[in-house]
Amino acid sequence: MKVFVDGQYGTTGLGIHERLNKRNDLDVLSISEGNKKDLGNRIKLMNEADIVFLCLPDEAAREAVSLITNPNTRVIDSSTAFRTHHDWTYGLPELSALQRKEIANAARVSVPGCHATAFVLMIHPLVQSGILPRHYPVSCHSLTGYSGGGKTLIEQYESGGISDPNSSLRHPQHYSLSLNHKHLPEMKKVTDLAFQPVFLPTVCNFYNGMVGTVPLVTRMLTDRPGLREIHAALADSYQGERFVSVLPFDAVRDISPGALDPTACNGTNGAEIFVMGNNDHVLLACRLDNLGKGSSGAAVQCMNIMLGLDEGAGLNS
Ligand SMILES: NC(=O)C1=CN([C@@H]2O[C@H](COP(=O)(O)OP(=O)(O)OC[C@H]3O[C@@H](n4cnc5c(N)ncnc54)[C@H](OP(=O)(O)O)[C@@H]3O)[C@@H](O)[C@H]2O)C=CC1
Ligand SMILES: CC(=O)N[C@@H](CCC(=O)OP(=O)(O)O)C(=O)O
Repeated sequence: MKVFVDGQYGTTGLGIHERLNKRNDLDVLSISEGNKKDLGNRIKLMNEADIVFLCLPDEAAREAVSLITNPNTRVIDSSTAFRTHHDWTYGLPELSALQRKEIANAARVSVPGCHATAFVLMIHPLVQSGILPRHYPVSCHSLTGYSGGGKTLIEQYESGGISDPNSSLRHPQHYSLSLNHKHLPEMKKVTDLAFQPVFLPTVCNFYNGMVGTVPLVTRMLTDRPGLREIHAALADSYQGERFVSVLPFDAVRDISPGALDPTACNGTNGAEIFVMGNNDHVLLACRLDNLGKGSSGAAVQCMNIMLGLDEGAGLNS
């Protein structure tokens, strides 16, 4: 199988390359750094490949798709360009058995955004089970490492930002304060919520890792479930999943400060869900590596499914 990563020198592309290069079941096509934007070279490699990963800004991803004329080339896009497009399959296999099957057969797969992955993993099972009414006004907060902003943000942080004692980048920074983050359309569509959530991300002075949190008021949920019922709905939904786990009920009853360290899943393709709080107020949390299950790892997992290979090949759980 021939595989090509368009954008292989960027943050997500490098992460995919690193995972693919460890394997001997794939023929990984490569472009030199000097030629990375050369249209002729890219068109040739994209149309030669069985699988093309696009790790580009949205506009460049749209252009790249238009340059693929080989009907047998299948595409996995990491950008925001196609995540709610009806011709594309959302690359989150843990949504359902049907979703996994659709990914297996798809010619075009869009990898979820990192914040959206955490949000959807927490909310989708609760809407599906009826516990969370579709009209509930959901809010979400997310802490992320600065690599989520790609090369540009990494450069800002590492060219003095973090080491400069006067720089505000040494401290957590809320962003998307217009409450219009680009992941909102997929967050609403994939969960089937009636309204977009209120979503507030915060970027911090560590490289990678993230944790999203959603508070819920149980008296506003269907049949006023207790903490244990909410936990059970999530745990049932991900039973048997290799990369998504729900921490055991007893393990989160006495959660200690620091237990939600956003970097604890780094280097893995795993996402961990926590159900905390009490029977009145529940706090859901989902932790993952924005460069793992939040982008490069998720993209490789989708490729494995599309090629009928072991879903975890090249990935750490
Ligand atoms: N970083 C993350 O955690 C996540 C990123 N994503 C998404 O993945 C995509 C890639 O992001 P990321 O890796 O962070 O971005 P980077 O900025 O780190 O990398 C993008 C790469 O694409 C190259 N590039 C830009 N335009 C073109 C073009 N027209 N043709 C060929 N190459 C091009 C860039 O080169 P140059 O720098 O020279 O312009 C760079 O090497 C984005 O759409 C992003 O939103 C998704 C989930 C998480
Ligand atoms: C820190 C930071 O800026 N993070 C990015 C999210 C990265 C991601 O999920 O990628 P997509 O851009 O492909 O959606 C952001 O919030 O826009």
